Amino acid sequence: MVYAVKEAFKTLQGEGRHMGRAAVFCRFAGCNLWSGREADRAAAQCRFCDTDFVGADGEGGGKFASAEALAAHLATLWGPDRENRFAVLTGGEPMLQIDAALVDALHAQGFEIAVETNGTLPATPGLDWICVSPKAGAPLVQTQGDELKLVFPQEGADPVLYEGFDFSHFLLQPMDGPEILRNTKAAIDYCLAHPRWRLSVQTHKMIGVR
Ligand SMILES: C[S@@+](CC[C@H](N)C(=O)[O-])C[C@H]1O[C@@H](n2cnc3c(N)ncnc32)[C@H](O)[C@@H]1O
Ligand SMILES: Nc1nc2[nH]cc(C(=O)O)c2c(=O)[nH]1
Ligand code: SF4
Ligand SMILES: [Mg+2]
Repeated sequence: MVYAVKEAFKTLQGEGRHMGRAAVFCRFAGCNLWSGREADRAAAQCRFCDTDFVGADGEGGGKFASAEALAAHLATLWGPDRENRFAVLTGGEPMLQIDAALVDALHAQGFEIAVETNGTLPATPGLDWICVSPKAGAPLVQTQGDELKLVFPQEGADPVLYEGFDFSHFLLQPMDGPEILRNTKAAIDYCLAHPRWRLSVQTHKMIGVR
């Protein structure tokens, strides 16, 4: 398997229940819900994406010919200390590329492995933390995991639709874009009225880290 990685970097997890934790991010190229081209956005299944995941040309990115090579690259980005190693696999849609060999290779490098997925593909067994972020109109197959982080609001993705699924944490993340202030207010109000849901703020966009 050749892995196509847009970019890879060490930073703090900015979102969700691991917010503030040091992590190496691996952003896989490509997504099944949008081509990544602006010209296609309006017709895509997912239209609010805040991320460039096209190509393998970003900092720390590239094509990796084996799971061991990619895991070694992420270990180099982390540094020599093996304590608390944490890798966040994202994209694009990482479940298009994550396989058992990569899970094993990252574990062999001492990483705890988290994934950020849209939930339309089954998660590879062995991942340590599964964050599913459902997209309105895209059939959800991964209905179990650690956190369900819903971008809010989305027409056709009422939080009530997800409350029956098997997740330990339910989070609302305000949709970034021109309506971010209005969306943040709406998410706050929803969490106040429905305390099963907690607010997830994209802190990396505020504190000057990637
Ligand atoms: C870029 S996605 C990549 C992983 C995967 N494709 C997914 O959608 O979960 C990473 C996270 O950013 C969230 N996200 C994307 N665009 C956003 C936006 N405009 N506002 C808030 N969160 C956004 C996604 O829902 C997901 O939780
Ligand atoms: N700091 C930081 N935290 C993040 N959490 C999820 C991210 C993503 O794009 O998947 C992300 C990201 O790009 N940067
Ligand atoms: S599913 Fe994730 S990566 Fe794909 S377009 Fe939507 S937010 Fe972006
Ligand atoms: Mg992001």
